[in-house]
Amino acid sequence: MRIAVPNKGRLHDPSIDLLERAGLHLEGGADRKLYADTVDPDVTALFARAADIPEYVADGAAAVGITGLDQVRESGHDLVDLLDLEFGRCRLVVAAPEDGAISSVEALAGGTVATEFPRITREFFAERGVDADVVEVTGATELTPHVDMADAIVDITSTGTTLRVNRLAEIEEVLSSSVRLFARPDVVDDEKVQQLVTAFESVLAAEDRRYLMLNVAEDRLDDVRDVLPGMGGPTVMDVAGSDDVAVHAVVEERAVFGVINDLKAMGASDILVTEIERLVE
Ligand SMILES: Nc1ncnc2c1ncn2[C@@H]1O[C@H](COP(=O)(O)OP(=O)(O)OP(=O)(O)O)[C@@H](O)[C@H]1O
Ligand SMILES: O=P(O)(O)OC[C@H]1O[C@H](OP(=O)(O)OP(=O)(O)O)[C@H](O)[C@@H]1O
Ligand SMILES: [Mg+2]
Repeated sequence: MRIAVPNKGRLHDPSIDLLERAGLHLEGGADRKLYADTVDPDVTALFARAADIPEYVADGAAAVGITGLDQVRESGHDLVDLLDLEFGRCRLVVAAPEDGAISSVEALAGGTVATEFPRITREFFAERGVDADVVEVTGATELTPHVDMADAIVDITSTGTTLRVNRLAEIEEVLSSSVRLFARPDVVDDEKVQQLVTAFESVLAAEDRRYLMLNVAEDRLDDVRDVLPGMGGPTVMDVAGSDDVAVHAVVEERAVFGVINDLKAMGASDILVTEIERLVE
């Protein structure tokens, strides 16, 4: 199975990182290559531009791909969104000059909109019944309203800095995007594809959990269980030559601070918190 992965730009490093953490180590690294074998003889990574990845998958060059939902939508291909990989979060928005006449989508009727996403933009305006002219650019979209090329833009925003610096105000959101694992409909049920989904899910599940270990007097075990609901309850083991028991549990990361305070109050000792690499539920 071939998996298409962004070859450069902001999505490259996190994509490689995810593959590695999922156990799909790339043989010989990913630098400046067109493809790389992985430790799994049945999985090869193929490197392409984020915007081209939906095309590679649709054409059959790869079975699955990693890229932004915005790119998948813009491609127009019928691809299945298998998993939200939870990075590359951004929004596609309609924006116009802060002090200009345009403050609604409807006000763009008869106007011009510049964008790197012509398909999504045309569909958006058609759905709203607003007849606007869509002009395709390949970068520096934020400049176009200031040089009379367009009345508004449809572009990516995340922190909002670029819009602000270019004195543009958001009018409406068109699409909320993040990076996804997606596939051609005909391969969705393939065993290898499902194994990949499980592997990625295990990395994502581990990210916001911690593994907690502690010793506590056996007669406080019920109290400890109350603060450690965990997954199917904690694992409890005898500690040789002691009245204490050792307790291991998986805890939500955001609960760790409070849980440790509760455990200390119950006389728990040797509390150890570690990261989890993968968690297959
Ligand atoms: N500011 C941002 N914050 C979060 N995600 C973003 C941002 N800009 C773009 N993205 C996501 O990253 C994807 C790739 O962005 P883009 O095509 O601009 O590539 P790049 O990483 O900037 O590299 P290059 O433009 O040099 O090819 C976008 O389709 C979008 O999903
Ligand atoms: O809301 P912000 O945090 O400012 O992010 C938005 C900017 O990020 C992207 O550009 P990028 O940095 O990828 O540069 P590029 O235009 O060269 O691709 C996007 O095209 C916006 O311009
Ligand atoms: Mg970019």
